[in-house]
Amino acid sequence: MTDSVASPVIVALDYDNAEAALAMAAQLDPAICRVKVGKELFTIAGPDLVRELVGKGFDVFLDLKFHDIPNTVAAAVRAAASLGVWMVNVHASGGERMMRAAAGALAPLGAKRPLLIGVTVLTSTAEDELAPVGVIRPLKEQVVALAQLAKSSGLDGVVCSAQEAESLKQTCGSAFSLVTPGIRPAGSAADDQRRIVTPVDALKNGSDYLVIGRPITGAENPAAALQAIVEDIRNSEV
Ligand SMILES: O=C(O)c1cc(=O)[nH]c(=O)n1[C@@H]1O[C@H](COP(=O)(O)O)[C@@H](O)[C@H]1O
Repeated sequence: MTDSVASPVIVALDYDNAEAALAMAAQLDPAICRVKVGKELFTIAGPDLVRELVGKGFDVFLDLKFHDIPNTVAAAVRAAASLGVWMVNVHASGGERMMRAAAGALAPLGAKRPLLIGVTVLTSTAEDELAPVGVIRPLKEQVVALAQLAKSSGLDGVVCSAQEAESLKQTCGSAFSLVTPGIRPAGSAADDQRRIVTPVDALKNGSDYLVIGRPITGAENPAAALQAIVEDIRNSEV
């Protein structure tokens, strides 16, 4: 984790219009959290909104999970980088050539390049959902295999569940970033997530960044919900 933001929390701005996303961002402090723009918000609000959030001082994770032919993904991550985002992701299941092409497209940017992260197995996926899509390995093995492939293809880290973070830190090393959605404070609804972990347990397991959407954005007081999570983390001294 870099020191520029005083917590590992990335707030998912999952909204269907720019105004709602900006209203939420106005309640958040870029000194204590980062923000994520995903498919819904980007589709409706586009690059202007991303630039606006960057302009407000936020580290922005552009979560478009690119998965296409190598040439297209390389061009897409280059376009993402031109928006000034801090992190961008691709699906690791797109394979080695695709991931190498993406890493190669960002390399000329040097230290200014965004972190390039590979999605392993979505946190909404349960073990019994893999076989129907042709994956016959146990889920945990699939996550490790895709993480190792992402690492050897030149990526900076992966998206995984914090349930897999401990074994990934062992196999991929401490410098390989683990970005973990499916974070749920104790007592929160799981919603469509299947592999959930509390914020403090996720950090104990080795997560570097915690992606949190509805438990913060759906709270009556989102700033207070964020603050409570940040305090919990501080008090646990992980
Ligand atoms: O890449 C992601 O951010 C992502 C990967 C994954 O495996 N699971 C996952 O939930 N996400 C995203 O993380 C966010 C989680 O939101 P909440 O479930 O509301 O906390 C959503 O914006 C998802 O699109």
